[in-house]
Amino acid sequence: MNRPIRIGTRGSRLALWQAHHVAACLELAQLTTEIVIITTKGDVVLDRSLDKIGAKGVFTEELEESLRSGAIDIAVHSAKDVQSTIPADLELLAFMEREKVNDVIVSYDPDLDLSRPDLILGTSSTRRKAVLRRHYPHATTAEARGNLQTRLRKLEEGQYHALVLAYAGVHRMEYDTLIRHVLPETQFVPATGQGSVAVECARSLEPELKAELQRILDHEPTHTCLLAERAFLRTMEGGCSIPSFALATFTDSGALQLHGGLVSLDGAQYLEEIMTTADLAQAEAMGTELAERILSRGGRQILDEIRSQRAVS
Ligand SMILES: NCc1[nH]cc(CCC(=O)O)c1CC(=O)O
Repeated sequence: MNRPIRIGTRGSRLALWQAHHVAACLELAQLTTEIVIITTKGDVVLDRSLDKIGAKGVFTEELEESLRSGAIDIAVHSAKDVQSTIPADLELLAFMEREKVNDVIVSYDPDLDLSRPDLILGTSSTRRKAVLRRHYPHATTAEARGNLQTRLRKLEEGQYHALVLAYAGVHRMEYDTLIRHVLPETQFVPATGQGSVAVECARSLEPELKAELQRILDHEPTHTCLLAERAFLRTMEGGCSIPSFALATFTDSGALQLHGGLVSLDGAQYLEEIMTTADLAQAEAMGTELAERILSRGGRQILDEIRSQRAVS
């Protein structure tokens, strides 16, 4: 390749960190790169929580358009923000090695008492809100949309005592000193894809280039985990507005374990399953089956309730 690889990204600091991370890996392999910043609906509409914007792919649509038009060669996303089904003319080329998957509690107050009865936690994630109702029933949650910097400013202004965020983003933005508590991933099971960076391209991208980019950027164990998690999400029919969770990990013996489930918005109903397979080719089948089990154990009813509540609000 004698022209630079054009890397499309959103303009937030976290998105730019991810794009520069991809660029650095490619440059190490002697490729040249160029970063192209693209604004998405999710960056512009900041006054409504994500489940009210409604449209799927609020952080990805404009990037996908640019892949189609050929304005960029690859698009870089937080894997968590990528829809469970992507358009047929596009493909996910690589999932990069995952960062620690946990959610964390972030605050400017080093003496923050997480058990205070009037605790206010900032988050806009339906999953976090619902799981907090279960494990932090004394806490109130308040909306915290916007990029990390915007949320931290709201925190600094005193709109909440603390924020609940993904460790990956906090760490990548170098806010580690604000972390007051790491939420255990067994209780606060992360969202599908949390902590991994996904690289998307048009199916029509030159095959040799595609293969080379994949060889450089893809982390196979992470990719396998994400196949299981994303199959789960696809079967749950949920995007980021559904309080589902799924985390795949490898056991010491090298088997793939998937912990996934669904929680009702009030946190009262909590459905979870753990499945394991030694056959990594079964990753997606396991994700699908786990979701089917959750749906048949009452998950379908929880989803229907959520949908009817949204319809009236
Ligand atoms: N939905 C926004 C989003 N997408 C990815 C991350 C964090 C980084 C990651 O999981 O890769 C965040 C912010 C957050 O959840 O705190």
